[in-house]
Amino acid sequence: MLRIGITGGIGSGKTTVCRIFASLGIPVYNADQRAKWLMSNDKELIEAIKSLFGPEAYYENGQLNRQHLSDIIFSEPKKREQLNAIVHPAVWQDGDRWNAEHPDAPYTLKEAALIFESGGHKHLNKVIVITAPEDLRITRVVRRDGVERAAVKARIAAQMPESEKVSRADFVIFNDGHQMLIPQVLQIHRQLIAMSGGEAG
Ligand SMILES: CC(C)(COP(=O)(O)OP(=O)(O)OC[C@H]1O[C@@H](n2cnc3c(N)ncnc32)[C@H](O)[C@@H]1O)[C@@H](O)C(=O)NCCC(=O)NCCS
Ligand SMILES: Nc1ncnc2c1ncn2[C@@H]1O[C@H](COP(=O)(O)OP(=O)(O)OP(=O)(O)O)[C@@H](O)[C@H]1O
Repeated sequence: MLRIGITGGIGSGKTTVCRIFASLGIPVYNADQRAKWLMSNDKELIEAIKSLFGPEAYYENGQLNRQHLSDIIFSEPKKREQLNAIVHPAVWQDGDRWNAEHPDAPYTLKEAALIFESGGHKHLNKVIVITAPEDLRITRVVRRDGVERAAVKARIAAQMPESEKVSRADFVIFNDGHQMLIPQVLQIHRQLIAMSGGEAG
């Protein structure tokens, strides 16, 4: 079974593209979602986060205070690196366990914003990068989440430049609003099925 990563900057369209792969029967692991689940449920991780960010990192009901964490990590690079250093290994371990649950899939997809930044590509056979113009990405996220443009820009500043991701990609999907996504996904799917030794439907 092949392990494929799918990445792209904030608002590039990772989740949208993964829905298409999922509709083809491909198991998809969403690292951003799983990271937040682990940060709210894994006792060791919770303790480590509290000691880094104080008890206010969690609400009284145990929920992660995402706003508090975002305010800090997207303005203090050192704190971000410290958080990444504890969260990313836990997510990769969790992803390995998840992979083992899908032995019959021709390939699995790991959706993560930070594959190259976290070194995760070393555990993957191929990486797909989704790219879209920065202004369009910002507009899409502002519309989706009702946040300020500046908040999206702060996240972009915390990520590897999109051009560098594209240059390191095995496959690139263009999500610029002009090129259609489904044909691009189908073409990559067929190639991955062929690589895995199977046949695309
Ligand atoms: C700060 C948190 C709580 C904010 O939660 P929120 O629901 O607002 O955002 P979400 O997690 O859905 O991320 C949305 C986007 O923000 C960007 N982003 C998130 N974490 C990071 C980071 N550490 N560095 C750069 N960009 C990031 C990504 O583009 C991501 O797709 C959360 O992002 C977090 O815990 N981040 C640190 C852990 C991490 O790196 N997670 C992502 C990959 S495993
Ligand atoms: N081709 C498209 N046409 C129109 N809207 C799109 C297109 N691609 C994505 N969007 C919209 O843009 C927003 C961002 O897309 P999506 O959530 O898939 O990105 P993402 O990369 O997963 O974002 P994040 O990094 O924040 O997790 C969503 O509201 C989505 O519906």
